[in-house]
Amino acid sequence: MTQHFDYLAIGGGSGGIASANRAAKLGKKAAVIEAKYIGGTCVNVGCVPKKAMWYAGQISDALKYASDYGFAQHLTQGTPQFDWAKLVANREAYIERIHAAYQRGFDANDVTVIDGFAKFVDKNTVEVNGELITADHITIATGGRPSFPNIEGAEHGIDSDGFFALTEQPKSVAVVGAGYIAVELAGVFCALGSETHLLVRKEKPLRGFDDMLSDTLVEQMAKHGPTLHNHSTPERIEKLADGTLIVHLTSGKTIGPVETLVWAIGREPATDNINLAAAGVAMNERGFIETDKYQNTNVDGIYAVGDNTGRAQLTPVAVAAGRRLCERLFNNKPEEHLDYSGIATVVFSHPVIGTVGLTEDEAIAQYGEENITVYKSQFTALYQAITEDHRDPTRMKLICAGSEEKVVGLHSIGFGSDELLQGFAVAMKMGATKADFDNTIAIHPTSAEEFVTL
Ligand SMILES: Cc1cc2nc3c(=O)[nH]c(=O)nc-3n(C[C@H](O)[C@H](O)[C@H](O)COP(=O)(O)OP(=O)(O)OC[C@H]3O[C@@H](n4cnc5c(N)ncnc54)[C@H](O)[C@@H]3O)c2cc1C
Ligand SMILES: NC(=O)c1ccc[n+]([C@@H]2O[C@H](COP(=O)([O-])OP(=O)(O)OC[C@H]3O[C@@H](n4cnc5c(N)ncnc54)[C@H](O)[C@@H]3O)[C@@H](O)[C@H]2O)c1
Repeated sequence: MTQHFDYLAIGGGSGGIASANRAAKLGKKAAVIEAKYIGGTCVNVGCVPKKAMWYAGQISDALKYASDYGFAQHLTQGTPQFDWAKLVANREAYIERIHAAYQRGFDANDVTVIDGFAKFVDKNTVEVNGELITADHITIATGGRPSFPNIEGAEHGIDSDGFFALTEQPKSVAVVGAGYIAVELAGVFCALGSETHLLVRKEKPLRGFDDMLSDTLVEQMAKHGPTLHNHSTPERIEKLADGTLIVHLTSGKTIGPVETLVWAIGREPATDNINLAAAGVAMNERGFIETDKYQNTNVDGIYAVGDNTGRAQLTPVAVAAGRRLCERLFNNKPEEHLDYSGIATVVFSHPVIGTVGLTEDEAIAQYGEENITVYKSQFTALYQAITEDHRDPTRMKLICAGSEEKVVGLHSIGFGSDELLQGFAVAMKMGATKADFDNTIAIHPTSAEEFVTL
């Protein structure tokens, strides 16, 4: 028997879940189809387990500082015994609790969850496990998957999904890539004591971020690790008899042997095997689904949200795009849509980075050098001031445009840069100027106060 819904989300990740729940709350008969695990990338192999691993790295740093804070030596002598498997078990138990919470939400909202892989049959019909499901409105929220390189021996490496499947800590590891995932995973390995190599193709990681951020990260890597290998492109991976790996670079140099190799070279959209042609939905040459500002695809009644649209691949973006879409469709708000500008983001690197708005280069390109003012600060976060790392800088930059000095870029690297960012992002969304920042009394002693005393 064919089941029919008012609203159907293909993919039970950040975008699919949020949109189906919103549709149901607005009185629609809604369903989510999920092929693997509810919660998608973020909950299972992304933000959530990554943040748990990052916190472990933070605790490792804190243990390093413990003796400077007066804690007894036995707590800090040598490397404290770290049990990767225990951390993974606790992390996965937490994820199980999130799955249960999602189920309670679906039950409360009366959202139907269908296990299986959906393929389009026509513009209103998908097929799952041999059954047909029809819907008036279908949102494609299939997300993406890690890219794997096409070089000899690449299969000896793992991707970010494989990172989360590790139940033992490798003693040595090479991470390939220069974006969020490479920097974050290399930082975790390094902070937890693995010999860590980060291989980037160009001169530094996080190109495209403000130079102050990427340059400071490189400076800190030189001091604390991981070992950064720039201009290093893998050509071939060799597996030795003992199972360790040698990375052969195009330059002729080698890196290794290492126990584990992680590919973190980007993600591709999961749009290639869902028979989009049957529905007539168009993709671009990279497989991303193109949508207008309302998340409409080229086919009436079919929408796309989240990573498979290729824009700002972040969980809150997928969630907000999905919810706003349902508000537009089912709550009589014809203009509701997501504004993709000014989205704040944190890179959970060591040290952590918070960034929102334009980089200095972007601001110059957009407003002209003579029309921007850049305020910078460098200081030691109090947290580190009494420790052996008291020379590690926290750096901040505020970029202002025009005579009214509207704040158009805000960047921070160093302890606390993650949690301080959200409030500043609100102020910038409201159009705050440097004078508004200056008129705000500082909270002392914090790192965040630097932004209102520049
Ligand atoms: C290692 C890592 C760390 C990250 N860290 C952060 C972070 O700190 N902060 C942040 O904001 N973002 C982070 N992200 C990005 C974030 O996870 C994604 O932006 C977000 O999950 C996108 O949501 P989505 O709904 O588009 O797709 P997904 O969450 O990927 O969900 C898509 C779902 O669709 C399912 N699916 C696919 N095809 C079908 C089909 N045909 N039928 C049924 N089901 C299907 C998949 O199994 C999957 O569950 C991280 C990503 C990774 C990989
Ligand atoms: N903290 C966060 O919010 C967070 C964390 C992780 C991921 N994400 C999201 O997920 C997206 C994907 O992350 P990502 O790190 O996979 O992608 P990315 O696009 O950020 O970085 C991929 C990097 O790999 C490099 N690269 C590509 N091909 C390569 C090759 N063959 N050899 C060596 N290097 C190669 C690229 O130059 C690029 O620097 C991000 O853009 C981000 O939106 C967010």
